[in-house]
Amino acid sequence: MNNRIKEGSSMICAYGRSDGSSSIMSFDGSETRQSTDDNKQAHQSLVEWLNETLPYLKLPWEASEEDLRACLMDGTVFCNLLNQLSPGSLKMGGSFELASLNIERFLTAMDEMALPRFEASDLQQGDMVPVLQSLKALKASFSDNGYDKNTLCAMRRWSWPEDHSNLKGLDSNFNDGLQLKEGSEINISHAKILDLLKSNNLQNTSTRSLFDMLDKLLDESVQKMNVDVSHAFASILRGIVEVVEQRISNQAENLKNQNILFRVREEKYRSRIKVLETLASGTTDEKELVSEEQDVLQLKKERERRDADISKLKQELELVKETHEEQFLNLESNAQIAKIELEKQLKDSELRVVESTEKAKELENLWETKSKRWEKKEQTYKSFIYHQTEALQELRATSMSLKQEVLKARENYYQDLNYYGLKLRGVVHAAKNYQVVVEENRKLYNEVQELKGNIRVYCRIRPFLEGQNKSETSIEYTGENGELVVANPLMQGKDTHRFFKFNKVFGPASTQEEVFLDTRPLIRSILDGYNVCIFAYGQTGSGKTYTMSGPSINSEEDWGVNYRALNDLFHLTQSSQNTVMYEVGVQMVEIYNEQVRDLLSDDVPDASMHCVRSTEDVLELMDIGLMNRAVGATALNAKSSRSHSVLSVHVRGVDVKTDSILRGSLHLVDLAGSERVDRSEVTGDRLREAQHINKSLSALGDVIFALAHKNPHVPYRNSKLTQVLQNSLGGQAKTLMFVQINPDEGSYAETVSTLKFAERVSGVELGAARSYKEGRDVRQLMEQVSNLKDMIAKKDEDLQKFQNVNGIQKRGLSNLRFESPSPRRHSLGGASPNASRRKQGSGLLRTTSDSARHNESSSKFSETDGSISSRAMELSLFPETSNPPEMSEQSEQSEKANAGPSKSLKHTPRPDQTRPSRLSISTSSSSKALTSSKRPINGFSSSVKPLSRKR
Ligand SMILES: Nc1ncnc2c1ncn2[C@@H]1O[C@H](COP(=O)(O)OP(=O)(O)OP(=O)(O)O)[C@@H](O)[C@H]1O
Repeated sequence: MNNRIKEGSSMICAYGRSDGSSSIMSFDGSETRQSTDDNKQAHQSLVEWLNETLPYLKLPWEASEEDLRACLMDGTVFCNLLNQLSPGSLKMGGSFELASLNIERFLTAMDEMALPRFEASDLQQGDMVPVLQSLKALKASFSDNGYDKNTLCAMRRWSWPEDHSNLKGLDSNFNDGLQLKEGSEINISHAKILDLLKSNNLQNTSTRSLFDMLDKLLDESVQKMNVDVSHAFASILRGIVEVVEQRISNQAENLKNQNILFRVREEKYRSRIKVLETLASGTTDEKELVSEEQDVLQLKKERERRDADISKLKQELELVKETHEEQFLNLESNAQIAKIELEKQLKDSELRVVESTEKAKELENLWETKSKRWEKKEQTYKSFIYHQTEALQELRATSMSLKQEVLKARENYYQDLNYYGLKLRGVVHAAKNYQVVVEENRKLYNEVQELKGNIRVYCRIRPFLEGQNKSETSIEYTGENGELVVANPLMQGKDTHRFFKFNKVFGPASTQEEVFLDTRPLIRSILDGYNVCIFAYGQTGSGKTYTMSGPSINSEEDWGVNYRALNDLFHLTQSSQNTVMYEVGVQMVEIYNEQVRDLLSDDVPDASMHCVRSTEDVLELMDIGLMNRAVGATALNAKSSRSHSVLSVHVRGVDVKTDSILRGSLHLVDLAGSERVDRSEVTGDRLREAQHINKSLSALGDVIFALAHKNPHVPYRNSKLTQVLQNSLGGQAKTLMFVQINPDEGSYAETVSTLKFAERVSGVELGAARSYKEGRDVRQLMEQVSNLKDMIAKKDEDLQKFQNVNGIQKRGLSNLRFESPSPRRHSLGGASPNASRRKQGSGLLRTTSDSARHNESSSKFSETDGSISSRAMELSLFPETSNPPEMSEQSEQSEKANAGPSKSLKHTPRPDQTRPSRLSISTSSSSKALTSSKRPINGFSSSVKPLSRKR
């Protein structure tokens, strides 16, 4: 038996390595390791194995033996290890089970598996080698043989150590027996035991396992009673007994060693105790005693001090205690108060709680009722929405159908549009024709009007002035074709509305420019040789002067008809200079209290004619004339002009080629206010002015009435005004009247009477207007006639002188009468009280002798032509002109007709009237006219004066 365990070795245990190699270690610590590296490796592989089997351990790779001890100390790791390797092999108790119990269980299991065990004391404080040895064996048994865990579990009680090299000595006879008895049932056990012996692991098998095996073998041997087997049993038994004996001896030895160790340790401890006892009972020095006494004294002092401190502290403590007690009492009382308050608050809060609960209940009820209401509402809304959605769907359907209808309609519409477009073209074409026809109609109407010679009447409505109430208007309607409806807002009924129709009605917003545009054609006809008369009629303050002159000369925009007309004339004459040479002369007179006065100069007895060559000349002249105009204040208009002003423009044109002459004249008349006397609230001079104005205006009305009825007699001589306008009203002139209207309701009566007058005027037919053009032959004849007239006049004068010389004695008294001028003969610039007053105020003052001279010349003017002074003025400018035949006839007729009421204007010949006078040229003094006519055409008469202001 080579590998048998040596006798005498204290205790031999195999430190099993994973690779199957082993190291022998004696129990007393002497090592016979094959190599330290191998041990380290074995140790590390064990640690690895532990970590692999129980990963929760997480042992460090280089865990020391002490680390392992700490880990394994409580025995749970052992139990877990076994359970992991062989599940269910150990029944674990609670987690707080005793460590010794766990270790005991593990050791029992190791015994059962016949694996080497260790002692619990080794694990606690002894050598860790046996412990590690056991774990190595466990590792080797579960990993190296490749056993299934379950199999191992099942076999663990009967598994033999594989390595039986130590028991090799036992197997010689045993092998023989075994070989002989192969195939018998008992051979299995024998083979196992043999394997165990061969694997030399009998040493590692636990003693109990060995005895169990022995029992079994004996039982089997008794049952079989085989002689051949008995030898093998004997050898096995011998081996087992040897092992057991060895173990027992080992344990006895071990016990001996332990006893020795204990004894050695006991001795050691005893010696130490002695040393300590001697140290404890050692002698003391005297010096030490003294110092100790001093120390005691110091300690006593300190104690006294501390006692004093303690008493002080006690006192302080007492004080603190007292104060604390006081504070405690205060706090207690405060606490009481607070408690009471808190109780109160508690009660309040309880009450509040009660209230709030009540409120909460109320709110709950309210909420319930509200929620019910909301639910109801929700229901209604839902039903509403349902209906709405239904309606919406219906609407969608209808909208779809509508869309289709619209598309259809659009198609139809486009078709219709094309159709109507075609039709419309035809209509447009027709409309164009219609416009042309209308235009033609208008032209024809105008032509008819012109042929008839109707007086044109334009009505102009003044805008409301500042401070006037615009709502109180009497103007009801103005039409574009000259219709006008006025109404009395203060009265109601049918008759309150009155309808009028004129050639044109200009509303309050009409501008000066617009008014003139409709007047311009008339003015242009002057250059064709027509006589034109434009006069403004209306009550005071209705805008007559505004229309005729304008509010101011400075702004061209404000210019009235006067300035615009003259401006236009100048432009026209200048543009046609190459064909016709024009001369323009201007006169300006006023008729004030039935007296005619020159407004442009005071040193000439007649109405002076002023040659003008530009608009500037005219402006200057008119400025002078306006300043000289009599202006009197009345209750109606602070600057009311109380006279009629007449601006006369005479144009003579000579055709450069034919030498034919044409003459035209324009009379622009700004009449005085047409209101009734009582309304002007005037007396004295002003009353007289008003009476004269009314008289002259009614004379104008009479003339118009006579003309309208085509009476044989027209009473031109009833007033200076009608005399002045005679040619314009009845001499085939073109006449335009501006009827000025005041829109306020207070002037309704005046407005109606003004409009009635205008209506009558518009019905007057003057006959077709005639142009005054004279050919060369006519002019020669006219000159001959003029010469003859001059000769007759001379003879008349001689005759007159002769008669005067003869009858001078007979009519001595009547001479006196001639010396005092009759009012009629001073009609032009007569020395009326007003005239002298104006002279004083405006620089037009004349001395008494001047006045007399002027009266004389004025009377001469009246004597020469009582019918119309304007014609006389015209002739004074262009003396070669003779009256047209109709006019002379008419004048004669008028003179005859005026024998009755207008006698006051009739000329009474005076002895000194034989003196030639310019004014006499127009009628009776034809000889003078003939003489004058010999003068060059471009020269004005002596009455043409330079411009001068009457200042
Ligand atoms: N179309 C108009 N636009 C603005 N203001 C106007 C118009 N017509 C007249 N007026 C103003 O009305 C007032 C009276 O006008 P205007 O003096 O012209 O009246 P009249 O009829 O000439 O008066 P009278 O008879 O007293 O001379 C003036 O202050 C004038 O500026």
